Amino acid sequence: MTDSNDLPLMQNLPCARLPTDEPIVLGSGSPRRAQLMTAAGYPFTVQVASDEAECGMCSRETAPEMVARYAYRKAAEIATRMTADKDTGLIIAADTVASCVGQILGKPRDQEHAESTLRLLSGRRHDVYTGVCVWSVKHGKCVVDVVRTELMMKPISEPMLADYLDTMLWEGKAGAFGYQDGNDWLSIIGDGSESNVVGLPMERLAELLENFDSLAETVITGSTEPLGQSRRNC
Ligand SMILES: Cc1cn([C@H]2C[C@H](O)[C@@H](COP(=O)(O)OP(=O)(O)OP(=O)(O)O)O2)c(=O)[nH]c1=O
Repeated sequence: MTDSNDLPLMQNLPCARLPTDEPIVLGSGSPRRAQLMTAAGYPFTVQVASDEAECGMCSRETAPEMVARYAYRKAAEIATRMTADKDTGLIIAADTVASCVGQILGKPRDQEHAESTLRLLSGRRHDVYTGVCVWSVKHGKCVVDVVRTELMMKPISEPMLADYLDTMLWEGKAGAFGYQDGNDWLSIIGDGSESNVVGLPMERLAELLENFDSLAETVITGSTEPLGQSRRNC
């Protein structure tokens, strides 16, 4: 098993015309998102939001609502930092979770949590949601969107589970499993986006960048929630 960027899913990714003259700032510490951005051909620098951006429980929040909110909060934190530094940039932030039988599955806390997550996913259809936020610091505007990909996980045998847990490839991955890890456990149902599963829906990102002027809304200073009219096309 590998965790490399030499996979088919890193090929032929769209690279959109940018809506502003600001440099792209990838607001994420995810190596997968950086690999996808590089593979598509975007020039960018990286700034990482603090762990506090991924907190604040909302009762009865759905998976798509949660990833939209977290993507917005990550971008907002970086925008605040850049504004204080009198810096400008077109921030791209994202958040990914899996969702299975009503449970939202984020990054596993430890090996035990990874094991229980994988036992839940074993043999089941489930969804991966990624929220993406594009935020122009210069124009004080942003757009948030969510993409859903439906997947099927093969039944995982005890030896397969033990071997995979030993690889530690589950670390830092929503749902405790990497679609890109080089085995055939997961298959996408229908024509869902592979890049969405790995952390950044490159096709939708290109659409958001191309149509930023018409989609983006003025940012409400100090708000920690995505804007009401933001697109949420799951
Ligand atoms: C479902 C799935 C997720 N992932 C990864 C993508 C994300 O890095 C991670 C989900 O965690 P996130 O909290 O979305 O992102 P992150 O903590 O890695 O980075 P940041 O908060 O700085 O943006 O899971 C895979 O690599 N493969 C997969 O198949």
